[in-house]
Amino acid sequence: MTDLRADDLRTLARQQIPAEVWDFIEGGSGDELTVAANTAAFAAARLRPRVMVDVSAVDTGVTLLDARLDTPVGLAPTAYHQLVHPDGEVATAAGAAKENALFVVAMFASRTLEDIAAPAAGPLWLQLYWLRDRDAIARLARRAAAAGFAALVLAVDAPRLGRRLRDIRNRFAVDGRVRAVNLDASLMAASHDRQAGASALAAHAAQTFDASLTWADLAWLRERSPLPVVLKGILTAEDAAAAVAHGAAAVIVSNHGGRQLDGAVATLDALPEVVEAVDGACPVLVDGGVRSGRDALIALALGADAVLLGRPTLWALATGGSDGVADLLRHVTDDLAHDMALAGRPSLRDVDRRLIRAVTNAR
Ligand SMILES: Cc1cc2nc3c(=O)[nH]c(=O)nc-3n(C[C@H](O)[C@H](O)[C@H](O)COP(=O)(O)O)c2cc1C
Ligand SMILES: CCCCC(=O)C(=O)O
Repeated sequence: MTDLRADDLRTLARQQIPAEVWDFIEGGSGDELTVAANTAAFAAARLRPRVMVDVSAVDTGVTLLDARLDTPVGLAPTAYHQLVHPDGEVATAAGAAKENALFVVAMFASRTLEDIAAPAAGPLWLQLYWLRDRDAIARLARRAAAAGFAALVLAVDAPRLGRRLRDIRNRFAVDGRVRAVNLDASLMAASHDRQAGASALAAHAAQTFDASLTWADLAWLRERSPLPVVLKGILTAEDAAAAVAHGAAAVIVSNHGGRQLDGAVATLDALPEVVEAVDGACPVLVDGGVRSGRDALIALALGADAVLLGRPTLWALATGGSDGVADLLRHVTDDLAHDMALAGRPSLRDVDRRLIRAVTNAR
């Protein structure tokens, strides 16, 4: 298992995941232009390795919101892990803990926050959507702090759901045996209802997501929880500067894996302007199309403090449970360390923009 690359996991996972669940995971919105752009941006970057540097010891350790991690590679929030493995997020958390890696748990996790936190030695953050039912958010924010989560991650790119044509064509609804158990069943009912709309998830989001979210609302969340608030879904310098001004503890450069605005900029292409605007005021993370240690190295060179894996997490969980998740994290981290050595960068402090030959924004 250890030597499997993310692409190999994808091939294996595809063989065992039911077709409509596969489409839900794999798909993006619209023409899936942004899904393709995310990986293409990494593939286009070229590196400037240095030589005659002592790389006999390579260190991938990083500190993020006061937590010491062994790797800058973590797991992005993805909903409903029980769709691909009976133990769901409990297995994912155990895998991440084994590698002392960050796991961002989704608001629509299929296991309770308390069960997920139990085996985890690694830090957990909790992702939230801005629901009209503000009490539900406040309750989750309180429970997360009590369960030992270290941060809240507000997804700010989902006033409504992107138009995911695969789900619409499949009339996708979440299997009723898999539930977002951290929220009231009544709030989640439409997600399981094949009559709710062509995509039950889109119908559910239309009912429950609050599209009126603005910067002024952040204070409400910050007052309700002692946890730092991270914003996920930032793609521009303007919003990065606003995030810092409104007290974001970190920002995650993300286009939601190409599942929200189709045609949105590739995350790697958005990263430099966000890093420049944040100017060291808080950590910058990035997700979207990260599949290898090389991808991680490129993002770190362009100023990211950490990278998150979305779809690969589900491939690994589906094919290998908690060991699969740990193997994925170890593999990508080993690959990163290998490339750091060959690039003459023994620690993440040495990984900077000079490592990248040229970044073109037009593609
Ligand atoms: C199946 C699936 C479910 C997702 N669910 C959520 C979610 O519940 N909340 C969220 O903020 N992002 C969600 N995302 C987006 C991921 O957090 C992340 O931004 C994206 O997957 C990264 O791109 P990658 O899949 O290319 O690695 C989901 C993505 C996928 C593929
Ligand atoms: C209601 C959406 C559930 C998670 C998801 O599919 C996503 O955020 O992309």
